Amino acid sequence: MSSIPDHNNNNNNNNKNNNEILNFKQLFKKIEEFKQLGNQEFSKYDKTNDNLNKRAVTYYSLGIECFNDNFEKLKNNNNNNKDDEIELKKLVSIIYSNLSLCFINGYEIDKALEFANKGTEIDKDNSKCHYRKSLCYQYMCNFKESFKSINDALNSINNNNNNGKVIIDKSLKQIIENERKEIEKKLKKLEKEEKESQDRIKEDFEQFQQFPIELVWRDGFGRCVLASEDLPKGTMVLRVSPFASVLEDHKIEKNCGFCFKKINKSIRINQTCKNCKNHLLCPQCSVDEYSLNYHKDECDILNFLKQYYPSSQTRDFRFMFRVLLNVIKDKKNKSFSKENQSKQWLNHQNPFIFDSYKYLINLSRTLDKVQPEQMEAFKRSAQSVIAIFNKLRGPKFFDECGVTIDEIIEIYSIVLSNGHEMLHPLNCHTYGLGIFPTGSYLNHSCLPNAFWYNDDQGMMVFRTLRPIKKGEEILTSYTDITTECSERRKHLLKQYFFFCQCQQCKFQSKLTDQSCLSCKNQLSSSNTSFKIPSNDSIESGFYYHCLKCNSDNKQINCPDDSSSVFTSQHDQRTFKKINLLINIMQQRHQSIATNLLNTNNEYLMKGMPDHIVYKEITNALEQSMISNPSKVSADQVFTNSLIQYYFRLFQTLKIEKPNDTQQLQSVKTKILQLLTPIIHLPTSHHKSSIEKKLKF
Ligand SMILES: C[S@@+](CC[C@H](N)C(=O)[O-])C[C@H]1O[C@@H](n2cnc3c(N)ncnc32)[C@H](O)[C@@H]1O
Repeated sequence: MSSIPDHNNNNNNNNKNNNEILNFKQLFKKIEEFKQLGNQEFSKYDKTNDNLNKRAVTYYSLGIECFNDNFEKLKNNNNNNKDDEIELKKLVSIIYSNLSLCFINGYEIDKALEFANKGTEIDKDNSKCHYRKSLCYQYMCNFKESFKSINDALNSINNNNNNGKVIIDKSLKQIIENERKEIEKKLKKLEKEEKESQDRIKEDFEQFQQFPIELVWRDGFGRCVLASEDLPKGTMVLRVSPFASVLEDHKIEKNCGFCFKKINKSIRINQTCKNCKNHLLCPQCSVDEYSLNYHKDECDILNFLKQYYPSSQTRDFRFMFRVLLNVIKDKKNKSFSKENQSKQWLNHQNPFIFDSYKYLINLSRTLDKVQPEQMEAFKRSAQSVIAIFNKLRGPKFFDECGVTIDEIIEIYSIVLSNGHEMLHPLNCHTYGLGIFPTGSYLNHSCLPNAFWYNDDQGMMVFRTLRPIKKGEEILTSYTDITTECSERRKHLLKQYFFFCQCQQCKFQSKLTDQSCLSCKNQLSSSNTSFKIPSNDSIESGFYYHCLKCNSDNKQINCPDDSSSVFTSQHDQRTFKKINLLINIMQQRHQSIATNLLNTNNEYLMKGMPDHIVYKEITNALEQSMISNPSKVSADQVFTNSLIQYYFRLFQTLKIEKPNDTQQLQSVKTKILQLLTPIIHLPTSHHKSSIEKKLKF
């Protein structure tokens, strides 16, 4: 057996003068140094910082580069023994695993998966790497692959133990075994969800037939809503009644507690419930049997809340009570059906989908991802809800309803991941909170083709943003689509626990992923120098010099995924130009990290301020759109990217040219012009955040 970590041995004389590495032992030592430096940076990093730990990443990457630069060369030497090679590969695999963890912590799951894959390619028995792969697949909602990887992790632990090679940390084995159980549970849950989704299509055919949509199941995405015919822009594709909904706290004294319409000031006193004094009904709802009974059911609870929580915010409490009251109704006497709903709803000109409890409980939830403290908070809230019910309705009330505390906790987690703010269609103000089970079937895209709002009956209405072809998936946005790809993905992962796999994110994240056309190595700041693009070179492609293979190359690759989006020659050329500029920006930012580490910082456009580069990008995008306006899909990608790059131009201008108010104002005007259709959408909850971003 080899003894590679032989640091005290004769290796310090390893050609100090020319730094040449002569054998695997020396290579191991060099890479181990980078690993240790990376580990030091990793342990120093503030755990609450969710940005990528660039310093650790740089050290680990230097270790990998050192391996790539020397391994093949040394392999041909006869003075290496096989065990040394194995130990070396194990070390490199550990670095890949560490890199993977850095990228998981930085919410860059695609890169994390790429590194974990490389780690298991080089050492198939690296259980941590398999474990990280499993985690990445979970974030990507690919539970089948996640299960495979967790099994690989467990097998490699057992292999290592059987071979007596490594003493595996028992707690790691325990963690992996627990994780395996969780994934198994999730797979069973998904199987059930898939079956129930197919059942619903059959059972609920009549309800769904009212809308031009089709419900299908796709692995990794779950339920997906497709267009069942060609749809013009503006078509109503779905209208869903709330399983439960409540007014915001500040609206209780002004709006109807059932239909949520604003009530004229002069008649508010007459319309207030005399018992709880915590509920208003508009003139129409106060003569509607359904809304009267609805309030009767919760009057004692609202009375209690008014007495015991007079000044606090009660929206979430009131919401949970309404949800539970409907759950109880459904469980107890099955009267919770569409025919028994409000006459105002049933007589409305537009159809709607009604969801019973079984469609609420079947929604996707994030219970497995909830932190222990949050779980404790859920439990406490569930217990107080039960205590209030028991106090007001007798100690046996809950037992008789057949709702368990675990079920309430489950309902909480469903509400947490599927609850929606309710938006006024004209002014976009939030006036309430609701849960609309079928409304939660629509998946997210950062390039959405549909949007939603709440109509005058508090229903959630979905309409198309552009013409949609038959069979195309109908997608809305869960996040601010004006931010850049990594930000959006981070937000979605933190808030909704999935790593966005939409067309726009897949496309944008590939923009900077380039390899050398000659030697196929990844281009990085240390091995590439770019040629500044001149106007001529734009026509004929771009040039860079690869220091690895010492070649001049023309034309940077187009990522595969984008080729379908960019159909014309002109689009392709623009794309290459943008690609190059983005690459340069990335090099610039990477070089900051490299600088910190006192390593070489060589790239050509170093002296050029960021705002000039962003100007180039926006110009390139704009030019392409002007000269080629007919490509609908490309146009959308361009507009979206254009907005983002104008934002970045604005931000860099603010830093680099704060006194140039004229230029700042013109960029701001441009952004607002581009955003006009988005700002005027009923879903533009981001209007105020956009205004904040554009202050100077
Ligand atoms: C509100 S649900 C949408 C409906 C979901 N398909 C279902 O069957 O419940 C959100 C979940 O859908 C999936 N999803 C939606 N949009 C996605 C996207 N852009 N990328 C990846 N997964 C997505 C994720 O699993 C996410 O947790």
